[in-house]
Amino acid sequence: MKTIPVTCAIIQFGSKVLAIQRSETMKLPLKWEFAGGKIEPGESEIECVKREIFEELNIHIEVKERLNPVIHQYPDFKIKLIPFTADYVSGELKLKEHSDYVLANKQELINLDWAEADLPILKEYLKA
Ligand SMILES: Nc1nc2c([nH]c(=O)n2[C@@H]2O[C@H](COP(=O)(O)OP(=O)(O)OP(=O)(O)O)[C@@H](O)[C@H]2O)c(=O)[nH]1
Repeated sequence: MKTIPVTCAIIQFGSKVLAIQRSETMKLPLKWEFAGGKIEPGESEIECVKREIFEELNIHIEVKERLNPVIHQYPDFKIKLIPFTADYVSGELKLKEHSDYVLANKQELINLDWAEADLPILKEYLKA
């Protein structure tokens, strides 16, 4: 099965982190994730993550650090999820596709119902 490359951003708003919830009609309905999406042909990872964040959230970010990618097999597709830490820079946050968001501290992040591929990423981020 083809592995789909996907970037995502752990966006820091001061001491809080943005998590977003997938809508009922998306794949992995109502799961929480970090904003991001599929890499388009010819696009770099960083170009992708910045573009997706603007498209999904209407905000600009500064990308900081690349964390370890996670390869995860869901029942019907397989992704390589490439995470970056980032800082919020500008823009009014507006959800374009997702159903909800939280700006959460570490304990609140742990308690969300995450997409499975995000769990190792969350663990690595919280260890730092
Ligand atoms: N953006 C993002 N996608 C994630 C994360 N974790 C995770 O498993 N995914 C999965 O990676 C896939 C690609 O993301 P996407 O945001 O471009 O997907 P999409 O909803 O447009 O997909 P679709 O329109 O093909 O259903 C989705 O199926 C999504 O479920 C994450 O933290 N961020």
